[in-house]
Amino acid sequence: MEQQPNNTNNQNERSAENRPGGQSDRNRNRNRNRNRNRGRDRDRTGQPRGEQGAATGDELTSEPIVGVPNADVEATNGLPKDKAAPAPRPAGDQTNRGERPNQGQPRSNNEPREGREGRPPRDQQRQPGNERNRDNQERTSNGGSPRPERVRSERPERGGGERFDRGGTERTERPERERSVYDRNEDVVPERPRPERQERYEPMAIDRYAGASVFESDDQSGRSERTPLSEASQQERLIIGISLGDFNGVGPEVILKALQYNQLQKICTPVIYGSMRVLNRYRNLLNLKDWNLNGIQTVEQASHKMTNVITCFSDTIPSPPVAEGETPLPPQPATDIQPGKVTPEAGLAAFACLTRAVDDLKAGKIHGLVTAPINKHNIQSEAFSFPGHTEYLANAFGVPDDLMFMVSDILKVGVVTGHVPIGKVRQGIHKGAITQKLDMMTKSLKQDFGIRRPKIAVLGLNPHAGERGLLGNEENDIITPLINELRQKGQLIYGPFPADGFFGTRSYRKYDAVLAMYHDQGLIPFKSIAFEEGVNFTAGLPAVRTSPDHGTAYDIAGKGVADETSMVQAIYTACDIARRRKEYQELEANALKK
Ligand SMILES: NC(=O)c1ccc[n+]([C@@H]2O[C@H](COP(=O)([O-])OP(=O)(O)OC[C@H]3O[C@@H](n4cnc5c(N)ncnc54)[C@H](O)[C@@H]3O)[C@@H](O)[C@H]2O)c1
Ligand SMILES: N[C@H](C(=O)O)[C@H](O)COP(=O)(O)O
Repeated sequence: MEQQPNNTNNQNERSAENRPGGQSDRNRNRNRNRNRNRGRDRDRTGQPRGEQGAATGDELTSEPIVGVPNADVEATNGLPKDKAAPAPRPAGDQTNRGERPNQGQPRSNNEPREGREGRPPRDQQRQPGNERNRDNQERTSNGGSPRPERVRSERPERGGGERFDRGGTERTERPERERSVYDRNEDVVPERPRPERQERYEPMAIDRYAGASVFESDDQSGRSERTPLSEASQQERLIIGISLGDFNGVGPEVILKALQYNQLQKICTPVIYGSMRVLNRYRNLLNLKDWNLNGIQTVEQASHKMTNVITCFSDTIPSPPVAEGETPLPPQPATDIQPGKVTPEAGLAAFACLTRAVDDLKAGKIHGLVTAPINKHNIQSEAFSFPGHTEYLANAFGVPDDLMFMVSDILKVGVVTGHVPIGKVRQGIHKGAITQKLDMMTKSLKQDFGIRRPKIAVLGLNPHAGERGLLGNEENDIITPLINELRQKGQLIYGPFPADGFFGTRSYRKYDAVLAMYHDQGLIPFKSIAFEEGVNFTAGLPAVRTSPDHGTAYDIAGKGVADETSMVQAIYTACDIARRRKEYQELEANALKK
């Protein structure tokens, strides 16, 4: 049975639960949808329903998407037996509470596997009292949107599942075509017994890194206090735009799965900037035929009760003229949907959706934008010559700088240098750049996440944070003096920490956020720790933009197995940030008037 957080003792949590769109509403919706999903697959006689699902009038097509036989789709709707969720451990078993399970012990073949190496199985992660549930309880008591619990047993693992099973002594081979790009040529390595793990890294010398003891802030009390969000802010209806991204990737699928049966309508009005035709094809593929989308021309026409779609690119090529008496050809689809393929049309379409959504965001017609993943290569054109959404949006809003800020409840990581080739990283590491990113991070933690006095950890650039100049001088010359300067001004900035040990010892739990020097230094640990529920947020913009923390996932596109959790979290996070920011700015404005 699914475990729910035990939050009945807290008055705030109760009120968060009971408000529209609160936890209890979501649980009701979830159960209803689960039952609907069960019923959808079978008719009254209990036979599989097949293709005769309810007609919707939304130009449904029953043909399979190119390259995706229906048999594949059917097969992916249920969880294969070998991917079933592991049985929960006994209640008294403490081995997985924040520790790596099986320390120093070879794994038994009969024992349930972990979700990811070093993390407890998912069902245990959700138990009351563990870190993520504590964060969820903390968030609801602060007025943020509680995140829905997932129905674990209905979804395969990401990327087909095998990628996260590395700790297992046995591995079930998948057929080659189902394997993730990261799986290929991987050897099966039996797990070695691990040595007893220390909870904290023991520093060799406490003063080795200026500004703070290694991996510890001076203040040992953990993370900073969060300002609760007012009831009025929680009630405000928000319109959230969602751009389609590359229609040959998993974007359309995770959007539809996140919004299916209008689940999120209680907290916001979603408007998809995409294409009705593309979305209907994916709706067919996902067997969501008895759920209608609402086609609109402009955002002003959006229904607050439905999932709205603005078609942003031409769906058909008109038929060529024919001689008198001849039958004209039917109009041809302009957009050939080919899941898993990189096509120029998908790049053009992704750009059309993005620009239309950004126009509405700039005009203040939507309260936030959630972008589904693009392919950074096929979207390039004269109009779009940026490495990603982040830089495109900074340019569109005319801001001099931005912060790629990967956020989750358990870890928030920003980067000094973002989409920059590794050879150019060093040029981007200077006092001005780090100061600017720290300012943006601090401001965002205050106004977007309600953290009154953010405590930030800064990573070093070099191995072992330079080892006092032996392995590089950037720490001694740039980072440490800056941290000291900011600390003297009263800011809670610590470091520079050697990145490997910092994440290895999970020292990030003591800080509200971490500033990494370059993309992979921050994003590898972030995605290792929080890939499923992580959100990519662009701080430093005057408007709110989030996205899932994954890309187009071409290797699984069109198979119906993409995990929508990150998209759901991106929508919740956009709503939370939009609400908090407005309230913060109003409070600031009032304070100035006094
Ligand atoms: N915000 C964005 O637009 C964005 C972000 C990251 C990457 N990208 C682009 O996406 C493309 C592919 O990038 P990549 O391969 O490095 O990363 P990716 O995130 O697309 O895929 C990495 C792995 O994660 C898996 N995965 C990703 N999302 C998943 C989901 N929702 N459910 C289950 N499994 C999932 C994939 O199957 C793959 O095995 C590139 O063109 C990249 O530029 C775009
Ligand atoms: N660096 C992010 C990631 O790896 O998830 C992503 O590529 C960001 O891309 P945008 O700038 O398009 O959000």
